[in-house]
This record gives sequence, structure tokens and C-alpha cells, in this order.
Amino acid sequence: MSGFTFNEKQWVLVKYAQAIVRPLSGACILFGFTVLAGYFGSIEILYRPFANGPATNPLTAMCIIVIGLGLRKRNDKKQDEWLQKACALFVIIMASSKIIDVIFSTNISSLITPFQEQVMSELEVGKSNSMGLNSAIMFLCLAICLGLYGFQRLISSQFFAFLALALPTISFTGYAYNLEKFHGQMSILTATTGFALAISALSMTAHIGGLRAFLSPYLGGTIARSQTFLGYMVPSLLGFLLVKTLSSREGSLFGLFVVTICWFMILMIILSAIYQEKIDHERRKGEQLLAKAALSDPLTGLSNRRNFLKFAQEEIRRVARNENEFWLLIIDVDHFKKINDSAGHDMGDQVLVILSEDLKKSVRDVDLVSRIGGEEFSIILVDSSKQGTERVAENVRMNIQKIRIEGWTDINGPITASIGCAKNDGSYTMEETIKFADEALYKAKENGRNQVVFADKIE
Ligand SMILES: Nc1nc2c(ncn2[C@@H]2O[C@H](COP(=O)(O)OP(=O)(O)OP(=O)(O)O)[C@@H](O)[C@H]2O)c(=O)[nH]1
Repeated sequence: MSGFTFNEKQWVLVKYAQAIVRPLSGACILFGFTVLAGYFGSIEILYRPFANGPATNPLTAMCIIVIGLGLRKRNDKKQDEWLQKACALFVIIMASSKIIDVIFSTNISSLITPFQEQVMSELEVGKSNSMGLNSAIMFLCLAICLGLYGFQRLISSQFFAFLALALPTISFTGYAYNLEKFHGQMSILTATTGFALAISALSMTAHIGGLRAFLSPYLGGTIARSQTFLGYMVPSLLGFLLVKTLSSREGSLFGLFVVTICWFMILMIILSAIYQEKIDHERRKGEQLLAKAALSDPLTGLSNRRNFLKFAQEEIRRVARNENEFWLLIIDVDHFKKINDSAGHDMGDQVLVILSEDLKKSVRDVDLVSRIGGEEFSIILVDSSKQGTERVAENVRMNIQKIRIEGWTDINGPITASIGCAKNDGSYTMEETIKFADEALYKAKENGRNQVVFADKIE
């Protein structure tokens, strides 16, 4: 997730998610104590809301309370970490004892279950009252999640919170479809509390990992949220309809279910691909814009000095290979400072923009016009001759003179520029060619400006 940052506004979802941890875990603790109070005061409805329905076992209530306590953060980080580790250890012991009992047919959990006699008497008369394997696994996952959080292993902690969430979800599905095997001995209240605890545990790590990506305000997060919703709702709804109709119509409906789910998955993949493509397109467009911006001058849109040098190097290699030549023109606006000083910087900028458009119009598409300094421009004339260059340079000089800028040329007369020209036939470096053209330009300035001078070194 490196390089991925939320701004202040975008943290809102993450902060909301983290803000639910305390109230949600608090409600779970309250529920746990209510169940224990039910056993203590023999008020059955507090731990078995539906007569003869499944009850919340006292050991389950203990696990709920301890996990709930571990999830409630205080201000002292060190204290929190110790409490999280201690709570995790307690619940690991409680949940593991139940798992060992189920696997090895032992009875260890009864040694640590409060109100055990009451539980036994209810079991004897055939009432459901024990912590199921699914509940034990759910609490084990929650405890591991809490312990890992205490050790600051946040991503692993988030993973176990996610695993824990699966168990009450399966139970809910069982209750909805009337499939007892799905919920087993997990009462609907235990499932609801387990679900709330798992959501609390997940929310603790809302600022990192998969959950952070899921809550992201960007397109990826939006896709993940909608696909999670649809991905759960659609198959669940179809499954519900299947379960309701299977007993009457049997067989082929199951095939229909499988095919529909497959098509649904394909639809989700296609939707993801469309969005992915859109993101990728935007990214590539951004990259192109950046690459272009790195090589062009922001004021005039002309090629900048960097691109000019890059182009020139390639030209040198090309003319050396083909025994050809290119010509470099360096164009410098005369007394440009005067424009800035008397009419302001904006007017100066306007002159530069108009001049650059004019320069582009004066040459062929293959030639490169660049802004290589403040009021200094260059033109690389590819495959040109001295006569051709003379013609173009004169043309450029005269075109500049013809430029009319309201508020400047009508009062101060024409804008002029001096031009220095040098040739490169592959036997000079670009630095040398620029130096020769600069020397010629200096001469043009010295001789009174508004003229074209050729470097005498390379005729
Ligand atoms: N408006 C504007 N002015 C700029 C920009 N870049 C450089 N300048 C100005 O261009 C002026 C160049 O002045 P000088 O180097 O003295 O040259 P000059 O006044 O044209 O005189 P000569 O070249 O000798 O004819 C300076 O005042 C710079 O501040 C720009 O992007 N916009």
C-alpha cells in the first residue's frame, strides 16, 4: 500500500470505522454480562430468548466479555497491548478447551465453565446449551486477532478478524435458509454478538491493509464495496431461492444455481476489467501529460532546452551517418528588458507567446523550434543548406518585425530580434555549435541588433 495516502476528508470513512469499536464492543460486553446475570438469577429468557431455542452458554458469554474488554482501547498504548495479550490468552485457553473436547471427546471445558451445574441440568432435560465448535473457532480467531494486535502485527490481526467474521456469517445463512448444519449450536444471539465483535476487530485496523483499500474513496474502493455487496447478496439470494424450491423440484435447479453464479462471477470480472481499463487509461494519459510537460516550455508550449538538446544529439548522429548537415539559429529578442520594465511582465510574456507562434509558422514541421532561455529561442533546421538557412533566418527576422502587439508596437515601434547561425555536419559537438551560434549572435547585437550573422568558424 505504499504511496497510497488519504487526505483529511478521505480519512472520514476510516475514522468512522474506528469510532464504532468502543460502542460496539461495549454493547457486546453488556450482552455477555446480561447472559451471566440470566444464569446467576435463573432468568432463562436472558440467555435463551426463544423458549426451547439455542442458549448462549456461560463459557461463550465469558469469551464475549473478555474479547470485548480487549477490544476497548484506552489512552495508554503499553497498557492496551498488555490487556490485549492477556485477554487473547484467556480466550485462547477457553476456546481451545472446547475444541479439544470436541476433537478428543474430553470434558475439559466443563472445568472452566461457570454455572456448569445449571448447564448440565438443562442438557439433561434435552435443552440445547453448549458452546459449539463453530463458536469456539470464531472466538479462537478473535483471540488470535487480539493477541496479534497486542504484538502490533496489524495485517495478520486483520486477517484473523476477517476469518472470524466468516463463522457468524455462515450461521446467519443457516438461519435464513433453515439449514441447521450451518449454524449448529451457535445461537442467533451468539452469532450476532460474534459478528459485532468481528466487525469491531476489523475496524481497529481500518487504516491499513485490505480494509483500508476497501474503504478507499478512490475507484478501487468503490468497486470493492459494490462487488462485496453484490457478491454476497446475489449468490445468497439465489441460494435462498434454491433451498426453498429444491425439496419440491430437486436436481436440475442446483445446476441452474451453479450456472447463474458462474455467469454472475463473469459479469463481476467484466465490470472490474472495465473499471481497471478506465483507471489504466487515466494513468497512461497522466503519464503522457507528465512526459510532455517535462519536455515543453510551460509559457509558450514550445520544446524546452532539455528537448532541444535531446533532439540536437540525435540530429548530430543522423547527419554524421548520412554525411548531411543541420543548421542552428539562436534568436534573441532585442531590448526585451525594456518591454518588461515599461509595460510590465505580462506584456513581456504576451510578446514571447506571440513570437513563439510566429517562429513555428516560419519553419517546416520537421524543424524544431525551442525556447532555450528567457527571451532566447532556437531553431534547428534539419537537412538545410547555407542558402536555405539564410533565407529562413531573414524570413524569421522580418516576420518578427511585422508582429503587432496592441499597447506596445503601436507606441514603441516594431519588436526586433538578432539571430546567430551555425552549422553542424557531425564533426562538432552540440556545445561547440551552440557556442559558435552564440558568438555570431553576440556580433549581431554588437553590430546594432535586428540582423542575422553567421558564425565564421563554419561556413
Ligand atoms: N516577461 C518575461 N520576461 C522574461 C522572461 N524570461 C526572462 N525575461 C526577462 O528578459 C530580460 C532579458 O534582458 P537582457 O538579457 O538584458 O536582454 P535584452 O533586454 O533583451 O537586451 P539585448 O538582448 O541586449 O537586446 C530580463 O529582464 C528578464 O527578466 C519571461 O519568461 N517573461
